[in-house]
Amino acid sequence: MMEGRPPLQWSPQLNDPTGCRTAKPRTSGKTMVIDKGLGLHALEDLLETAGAYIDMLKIGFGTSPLYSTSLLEKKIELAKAKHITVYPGGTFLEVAIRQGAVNNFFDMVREVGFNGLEVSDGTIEVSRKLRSELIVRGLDAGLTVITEYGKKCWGSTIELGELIETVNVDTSLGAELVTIEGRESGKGVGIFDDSGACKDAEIEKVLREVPSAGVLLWEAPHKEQQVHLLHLLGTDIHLGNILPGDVISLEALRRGLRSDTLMLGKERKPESVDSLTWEI
Ligand SMILES: C=C(OP(=O)(O)O)C(=O)O
Ligand SMILES: O=S([O-])[O-]
Repeated sequence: MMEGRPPLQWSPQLNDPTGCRTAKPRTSGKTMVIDKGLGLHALEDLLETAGAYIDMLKIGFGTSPLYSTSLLEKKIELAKAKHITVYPGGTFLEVAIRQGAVNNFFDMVREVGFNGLEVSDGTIEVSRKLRSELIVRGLDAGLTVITEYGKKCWGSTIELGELIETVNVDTSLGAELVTIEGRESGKGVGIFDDSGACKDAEIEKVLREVPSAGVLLWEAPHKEQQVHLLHLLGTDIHLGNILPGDVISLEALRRGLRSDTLMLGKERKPESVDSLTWEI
C-alpha cells in the first residue's frame, strides 16, 4: 500500500467474511514465518509488504550464527519494529544443550536482541526438568516463550497423553504457545503422512483431548495443509512454518479471499454482493 493513501474501499464483510481477523497484537489466528536465510533487503521487503500479517518470525534451526552479528541484529530490529516475536529455531537451543553451552546461548539471545525463545526436543532428549527450567529462564529474561511438541524423525507420531501433559505443564509455566512439529518439509511427522497429507484422525484426537487447543501452533508449510487445517479447525487457528512468499496468500485464505476458503464461515448473503458499487 502506498504511504499516505487510504486502503482500498471495500466491504469489510468481503475482506473478512468470518469476522475473525484482528489487528496485532492478535490472540488468535497468529502466523509464524520460518526464515531460512532471508537477506536484510528481502526481510525489509517482506515486512513492508506483509508485516501486518506476521506475528512471529523464526530464524530457522541454527542459522542465526551464520549471519554477521550486525546483520542478525538488524534483522531482529526490523522484525521487532513491526511488533513481531522473533526467535531462533528450537534446534539451535538443542545444539547448545548438546554442547553444554546453554549459558552462552542465553547470552547470545540477549546480545542480539531476540524477544522470543523456542524450547523444543525435536532431535535430542530433553528431560521435563530441563525443559521447565529453560521455559522459566526464558520468561525471566523477558522473552516470549513458545515450546514445541514432537520429534523431527520420519514417521514420528503424536502421543496424546504426552502432548496433553506437555501443553499443561508448558503453559502453566508461562509458555504462550505450543507448536506442533511439522518441520519445514511438512512430511512424515506428527499430523502429516509421508506424502504430506493431514492425518485427520490424529488431529481430531488432539482436538477432542487437549483441553486448551487454542494454544496450539500448527506447523503447516504447504498450501494444501493450510487449507485443510483452516477448514477443519477454523480460519483463526495459529499456523507456523509459513514461507515468506506465502504470507499474503495465507492471509487471503484466512479471509476467504481465495477459492479454497471463499465458502467458509458466514453464508454469503446475496445483498452484500448487490450492495457493491462498481465505478465505471
Ligand atoms: C526450524 C526449526 O524447527 P521446525 O522443523 O519445527 O520448523 C527448529 O527447530 O529450529
Ligand atoms: O532443525 S531442523 O528442522 O533441521
